[in-house]
Amino acid sequence: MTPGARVAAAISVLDAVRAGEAAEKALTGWARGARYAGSKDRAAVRDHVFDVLRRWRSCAALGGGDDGRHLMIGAMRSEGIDPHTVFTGDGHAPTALTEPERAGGHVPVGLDALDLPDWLWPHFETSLGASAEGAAEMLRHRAPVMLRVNLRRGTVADAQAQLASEGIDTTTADIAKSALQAISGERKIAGSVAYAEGLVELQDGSSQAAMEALQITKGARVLDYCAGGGGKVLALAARADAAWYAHDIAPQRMNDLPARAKRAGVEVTRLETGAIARAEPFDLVLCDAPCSGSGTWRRSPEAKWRLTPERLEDLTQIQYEILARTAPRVSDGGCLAYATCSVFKQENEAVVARFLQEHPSWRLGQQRTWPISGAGDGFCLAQLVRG
Ligand SMILES: C[S@@+](CC[C@H](N)C(=O)[O-])C[C@H]1O[C@@H](n2cnc3c(N)ncnc32)[C@H](O)[C@@H]1O
Repeated sequence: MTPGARVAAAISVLDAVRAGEAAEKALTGWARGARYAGSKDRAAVRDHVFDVLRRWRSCAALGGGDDGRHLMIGAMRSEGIDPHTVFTGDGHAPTALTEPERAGGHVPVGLDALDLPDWLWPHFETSLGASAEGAAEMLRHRAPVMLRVNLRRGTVADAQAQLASEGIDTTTADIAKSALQAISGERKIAGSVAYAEGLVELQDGSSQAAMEALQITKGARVLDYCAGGGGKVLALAARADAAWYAHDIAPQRMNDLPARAKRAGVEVTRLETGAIARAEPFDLVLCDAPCSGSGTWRRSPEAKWRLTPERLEDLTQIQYEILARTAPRVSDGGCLAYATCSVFKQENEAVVARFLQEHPSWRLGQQRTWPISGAGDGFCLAQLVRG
């Protein structure tokens, strides 16, 4: 596909997203109808769409409108490309710019420039103070591709050498002992031997750092209560020999966990909700709770625009209930770890404060937050203990 044809495809996908379709679904729908598109074309169209999703408001301002066509005009301008060179009407490229389109658009200011919905700015300011603008700016750009080295399978140096032999260059990242940042060959990772043999996993740096911050004693019983795909329990299991359990309210989310655990050389027992009582107590219960994901909106930018005040409020209630429900599963002297990938105090400190207020036999051990950075997403970890 020509650059213009890729932009035309991105325009159609963005129009579908604007009409309410999920971006992934819209991309899949486009790809199904575009058998001529190769993997590089699909990746390029996806990049266009996700770049705009991160910078919807500023692209709309620069392009002079917020339909797919104007958004892509704005996206071109934001990258210093004259849209006139791509919107040619040749072949499958979008039709040439009209005179109003040539003259339209303006430099974004305020929340257009920060690419945030109006209602969210107070949450950024209250939660992040002087760092709020910097965090919003980080969310406008692509996330780093971070790998976790499975130290059961080899050293960080072993992993770097293996990856390099497969055309994937990496650099170590201070954020966590096991962290590597891919600097080239990112698209080869999922098909690499290093990945297939469990030497590396894709995992954000802050998540790795947070899991490294949790103490695990040999033989401990550990429950990952909101396990999803199991990334957190696998990070923990790489560090110590313990009895690992995983649970999720939507058990199908854990479908890939057995294969991932096998690759990693660990055993994780999946538990249905009704089976938890028979396996308790646990020395550590990790609640990597559902959240707004505001610390990860570089990766899932659509969520930035789809979140509503009502949903945010609902999430804080769910988060509190998860803590209240899991606290009795923790052994005396054990730890209840509450984690979110949100930067909002409302989902972090406020939920912990409510839990402590309503559960006076518990206290806050440690709490740490990781900012949205060059090596990691925004993340928060609170360790709650009895007494
Ligand atoms: C942030 S994700 C977990 C990500 C996962 N720990 C990982 O590292 O890939 C939150 C998970 O919590 C699950 N969840 C939502 N509500 C829950 C509840 N009430 N009890 C248990 N799990 C819940 C969701 O299905 C989702 O998989």
